[in-house]
Amino acid sequence: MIFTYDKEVDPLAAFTAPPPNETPEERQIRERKEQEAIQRSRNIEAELKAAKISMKRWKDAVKVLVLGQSMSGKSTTIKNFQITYAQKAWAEERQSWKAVILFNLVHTVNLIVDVVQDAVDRSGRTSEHTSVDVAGRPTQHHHKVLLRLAPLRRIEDDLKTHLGAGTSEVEILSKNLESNGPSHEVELNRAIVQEFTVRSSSGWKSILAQVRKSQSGRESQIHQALSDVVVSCKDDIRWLWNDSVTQLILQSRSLKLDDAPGFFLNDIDRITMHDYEPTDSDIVRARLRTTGVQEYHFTLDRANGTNLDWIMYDVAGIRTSRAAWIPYFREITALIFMAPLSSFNERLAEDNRVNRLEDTFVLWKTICSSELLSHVQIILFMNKVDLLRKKLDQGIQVKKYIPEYDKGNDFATVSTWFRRVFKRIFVDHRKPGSPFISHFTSVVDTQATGQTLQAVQATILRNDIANAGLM
Ligand SMILES: Nc1nc2c(ncn2[C@@H]2O[C@H](COP(=O)(O)OP(=O)(O)OP(=O)(O)O)[C@@H](O)[C@H]2O)c(=O)[nH]1
Ligand SMILES: [Mg+2]
Repeated sequence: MIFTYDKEVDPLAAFTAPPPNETPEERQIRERKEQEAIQRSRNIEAELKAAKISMKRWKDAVKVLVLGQSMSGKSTTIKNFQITYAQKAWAEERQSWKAVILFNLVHTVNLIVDVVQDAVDRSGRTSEHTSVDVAGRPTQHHHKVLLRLAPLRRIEDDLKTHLGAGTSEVEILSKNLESNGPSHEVELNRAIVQEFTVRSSSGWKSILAQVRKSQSGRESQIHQALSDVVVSCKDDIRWLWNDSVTQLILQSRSLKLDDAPGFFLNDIDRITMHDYEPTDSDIVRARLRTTGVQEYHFTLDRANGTNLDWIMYDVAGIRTSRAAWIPYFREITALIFMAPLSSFNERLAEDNRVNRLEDTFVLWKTICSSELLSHVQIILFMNKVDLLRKKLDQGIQVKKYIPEYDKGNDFATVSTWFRRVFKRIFVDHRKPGSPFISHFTSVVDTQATGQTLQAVQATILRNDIANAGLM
């Protein structure tokens, strides 16, 4: 067929012309679709424009990477940064943390239920006694309470879904409970208690945004319903937690839940109140694991009335995710390295043959000797000193876990020795003359951490200005 082109007819107009014999209803539908398409295209244009402006603006921002093994306190440090420097965003997110805190709470309860149920199963039967058993065995009352708490399993699952993620390590716990193994399993159990988590590919900011969105409308009713179930179980939860048999069972498995991340059982009355609003302390204690690399933007108000853009990168600390850190090494101004000192008697959840503090020392050496980081300022946070102090007060001996340690077991001696080891590695592997900057921290203490972060911010800026040749 020969295609003839008639100059009088605009081919595009012919192409976009309404179909012949269009009914008024069809026309209405067509026009609505056209409008929607125009709006979509405008939105895309606006987003691209905003992204371009933002890229230009954030190109010169101070960039700080926070590194360390999983559970070292990286995300918690960034939360503190937000408390100190981005109050508005912090306040907006406050309510959304409720879902995470509720999840943490329910997870702990389910863990206790599993452990007590396991003790019941192992002993073959519950004691004949109805509520108190002199031999410390679970009683029929325990059995009833466990049954009444069964709906919390579903609530935990729903909250995980609600928080937009799959779960990890939890199944391993039940496997461990099946075996009757000795001490190494107890250690592993402890690691798992610490490792409960919601995996997220998008970081807590976007999870919270999602939670916020769902706090209106039907989703909000679902969330309220979940919360109502927990409220209805409150008395049984409190009873189970305060019960001496439960405490004995937990002790026999070396499960120290009070110090585990995301522990909220002692706050149950407050948390389940209708008008509960998470406090700063609740939020920094809430546990949500990071996967991938997350970027957090802050604009700091400075005393001279100017603003300063600041980007913090939060990364996943587990071993398998560490390769993802490397691309960030080139573009950062500073690196905060988190070393959780209290982990001296723990093992890695991802490889339970490895002592967590030894893993931190190895990681620290790798960071200090990295060529890619030779231009970067490194700041060490020796974190979780509150937990270190507690463990030493309980008489846990450092030398039992760190063979080279041959000094006293008091906090001052132990912490000074740890600092010396970090410093020695730093001096041996960094450029001569590089300043060793370190802080003892407990980043769940928001007031003290606020002060540390002010000092850190000043140090980073001073170094940045010096590097730019302005000082
Ligand atoms: N007691 C105490 N708890 C802390 C401290 N720092 C962090 N935590 C808690 O430890 C848990 C883990 O902290 P996160 O900040 O989530 O750890 P992370 O390094 O981001 O871990 P990943 O995201 O898995 O890499 C949280 O429940 C925190 O509240 C501390 O100094 N003292
Ligand atoms: Mg994290």
